[in-house]
Parts: sequence; C-alpha cells; structure tokens
Amino acid sequence: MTGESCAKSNIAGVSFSIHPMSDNFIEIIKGAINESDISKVHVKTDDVTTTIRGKLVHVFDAAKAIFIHAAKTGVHVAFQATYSLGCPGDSTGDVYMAEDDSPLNAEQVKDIKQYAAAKFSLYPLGGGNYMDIIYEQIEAMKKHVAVSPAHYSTRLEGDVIGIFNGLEQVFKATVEGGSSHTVMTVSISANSPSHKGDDPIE
Ligand SMILES: Cc1ncc(C[n+]2csc(CCO)c2C)c(N)n1
Repeated sequence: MTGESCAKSNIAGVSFSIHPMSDNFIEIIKGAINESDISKVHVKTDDVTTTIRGKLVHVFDAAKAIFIHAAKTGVHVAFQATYSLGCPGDSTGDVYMAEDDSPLNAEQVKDIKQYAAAKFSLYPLGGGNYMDIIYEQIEAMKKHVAVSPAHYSTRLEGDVIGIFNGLEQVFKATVEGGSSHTVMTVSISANSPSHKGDDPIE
C-alpha cells in the first residue's frame, strides 16, 4: 500500500513516548491513557511507543490529554513525539477517521494548570520554500507561548495547553498551506526539578 493513496489521504498520526521519572511509571503511563477518551482515534501501545492515527484534530486532542494526565500526577515526565500527515511512506491501515471534528478531551483538560518547557522542529517536506514556512510558523507560535531560538529546534515555555494548542495550529497551518507531507518532532518536559519556578502559572 505504500504511497498508493498519497494524494488523497488525510490521515494524521503521532508516535509518542512518555517517560515518567518514577518507579510508578507503569501506572502513570497506563493511567494517563485510560483517563483519556480515545474513542475517535486508532491507538496502539507497545513497549516503545503509543501510536495514534485518525483525523488531525483528534490525534492532537488525544495525545495532549494523555500527556496532561501523566503530568498532573506531579511526577517529572518527559514526552517525545513525532507527528506526521501525508506521504509518501504512509499507508491507509491502522486508522479510525471519526465522522465529526469535535474533540473529546479538550473540555476535561482545559483548566489543568501545568507549566512545561518544550522544543519543536517542523519539517514541511516536499516543498522548496521550507525555511519561509518554518519561520512563519515560529512567528505564529508566539501567540501561544514564550518562544526562543535553539539549535535544530525552537524552545517553548509556558502553559502546557498553550504549548499543545500552538503545536496543533502550527502543524495545521503548514498542512493547509500546501505541504504535501508534514512532520513535526516535539519534546516536552513537565515538573522538571531543573525548572527554576519563576513562571507565573506554576
Ligand atoms: C505513551 C507511551 N506509550 C508506550 C510506552 C512504552 N512503555 C514503557 S513502560 C510502559 C508500561 C508498561 O507496559 C509502556 C507502555 C511509553 N513509555 N509511553
């Protein structure tokens, strides 16, 4: 199937891992997945990652909820994710495309206050002007959270909901801007003892 449905496919996906810095890691990972409503996406968890595939809105909603439920335990948790939409290289398997666009978890997590620091890298593959798109989206991210430059990525700091909403908007705008294959890598850290605690929302 590789590449066959390239032009038409609207399937978004994310492959992510959460690493809780606690002996309790099994309960934290499994508990976070169980607390999230994942009924509008296809989800598969193995010993390395969890993969979620479906409509873009639901993929972002589900991964955000799972991370926030893990972070709200207060344990230092690290999140590592690759989001992708488009092809070549994707298949039409292992997916659930829900009929509607109403996210299932946004309301439940929206009031959870959680500071996080993150880095993201956006890869609009398949087009010539990729640096223009990347700079435009780094600028757009400033509406959501504090943004600062980093080598190979861009650093984000602030409310975790703002970080995830910013990431979703940036990814969506890149897709809607015509990128035929969009990839975004993200690292997020919450409850890190390295954080100095000077953020007002902490
Ligand atoms: C989101 C997410 N999904 C899967 C793993 C892999 N993993 C590591 S420990 C554990 C629990 C015991 O099976 C699992 C599933 C992860 N770290 N984060």
